[in-house]
Amino acid sequence: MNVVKEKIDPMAASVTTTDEWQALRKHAETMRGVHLRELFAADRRRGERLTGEVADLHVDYSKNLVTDETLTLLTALAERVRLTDRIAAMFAGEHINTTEDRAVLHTALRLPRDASLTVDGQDVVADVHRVLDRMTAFAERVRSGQWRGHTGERITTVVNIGIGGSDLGPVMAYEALKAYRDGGISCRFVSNIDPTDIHDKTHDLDPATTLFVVVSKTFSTQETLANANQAKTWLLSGLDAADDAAIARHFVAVSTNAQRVADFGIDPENMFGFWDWVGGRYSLPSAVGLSVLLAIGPDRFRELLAGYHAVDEHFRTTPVERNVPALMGLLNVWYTNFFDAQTHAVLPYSQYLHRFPAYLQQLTMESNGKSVTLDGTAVDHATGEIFWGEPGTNGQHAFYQLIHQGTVLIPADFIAFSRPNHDLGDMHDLFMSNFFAQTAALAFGRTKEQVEAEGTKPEVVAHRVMPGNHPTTSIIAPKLTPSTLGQLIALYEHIVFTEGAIWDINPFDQWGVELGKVMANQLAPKLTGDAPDLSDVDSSTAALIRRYRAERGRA
Ligand SMILES: O=P(O)(O)OC[C@H]1O[C@](O)(CO)[C@@H](O)[C@@H]1O
Repeated sequence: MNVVKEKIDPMAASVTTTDEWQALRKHAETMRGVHLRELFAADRRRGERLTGEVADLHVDYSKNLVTDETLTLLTALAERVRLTDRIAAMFAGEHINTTEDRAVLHTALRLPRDASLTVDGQDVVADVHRVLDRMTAFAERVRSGQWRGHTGERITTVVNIGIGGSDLGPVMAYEALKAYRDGGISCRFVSNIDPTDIHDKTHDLDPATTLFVVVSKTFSTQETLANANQAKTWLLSGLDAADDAAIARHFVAVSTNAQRVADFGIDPENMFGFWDWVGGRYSLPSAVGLSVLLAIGPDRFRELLAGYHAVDEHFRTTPVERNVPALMGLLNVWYTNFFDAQTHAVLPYSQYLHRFPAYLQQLTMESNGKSVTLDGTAVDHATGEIFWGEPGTNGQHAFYQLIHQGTVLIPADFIAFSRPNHDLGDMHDLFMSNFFAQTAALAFGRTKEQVEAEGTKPEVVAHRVMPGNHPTTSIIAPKLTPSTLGQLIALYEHIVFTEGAIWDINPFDQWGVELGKVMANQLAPKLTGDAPDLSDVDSSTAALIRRYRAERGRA
């Protein structure tokens, strides 16, 4: 028997056939008629009781459609799928990414130097810290001005070229930690193969003071290689240089593939490595975070890693009934599988977190957008929700109407910080009053009687009734810092893990993105060549290509 498989995939039949799932189904029927108003009226301490603490994060679950019984039943489901064993298998470096036969060890990226972990015969902690030390030394040289460009000028702008996990993590963290930037380095991020992206991000830069960080786990991604080639042309023509020495001063790479980096023309000396056990969407705490480290400095970057680690330890060691990421993951399962919720909103009350929902979209949807279980059987239950969101208060003036009065159930996470990064009079208090008001309005709404008592015209009463009973989870941290950012990211990583464990799917592969990449490569020559053969292309796509070619003046 395969021990790893047995440990992480103990389900003989679908999870939906277990007594625990059936008990939840039955319980959900009784919960459908219950309103949050009643739950709060019946338990005056609910708002203090149904809460959790993880590192610096205070998490309030009380405005969810749950009772103590719900949480007990969800915890029993987690035990049935042996969530704790699956967590242990991940942290130990077992090959839980079964379809790629790989360990899943992003948690090792934030282990302290004195920890120990040997995986597949390799001292992982030593490897991680060797790369971190190289990143630190490099960043210190760039930030101090010791590292100069080809013409002897100081680097002032870093352009990160990458896509997916090689972009979303760095750009999200750079934006989130803007208040911690020092050392005179600003960053830009190029991801899209749409040429407007690299044009827009470079046209006003001076090549002499620009450093490109090309980030690609595989170093074979079409978008990243096209952008990096374009950057090379831009740099060499801007510097009026033609030699590799100019490339060596203005290009560094982050990758797991040294050979491809060398083939591209970047000196492997200027490459920062990571490992196949780090998934792209989990890679920010690896060398993929280099541009963030350049902007905020090594000490702040290590604070980010320590924040992640604090939540990792909580997830690894805390029993499910007090394990915050596990409980949040179970709540998501509750809504997805027993209330048919299809989406989940993440609403940060922090302008600096404006890219956090986009980051979470890859983390959650590339991980749990799966429809077969670990053994390849089609699932008979819903999996990954659509994650989406925008910072408050902007979202309030756009889509909150639908959450308040629409017909679909949208569980939402509200994230806020007690202390602002910039204290400007009473603005933060005004801002936070919206955070507190929205979750209360969503939970309790406004009854017909209340609306009538306000003297509302009878014909408008129905329009102004607020049904309430919309579930939210509030997450409050003292302040947005590198550490609390790391904590938040790890929290969501482990929520994703928990959901994947219940659904018995593999959150660590992403085969679904491959077909489109292959087809783009097949179609590319048909856009440019002379009179291409379109007979092997479906009629819709062929007609669209003909139209495109005509508009580009091609026969
Ligand atoms: O870092 P790479 O290898 O360029 O890949 C970029 C992204 O592409 C994907 O493979 C999906 O297309 C992501 O999982 C990954 O983060």
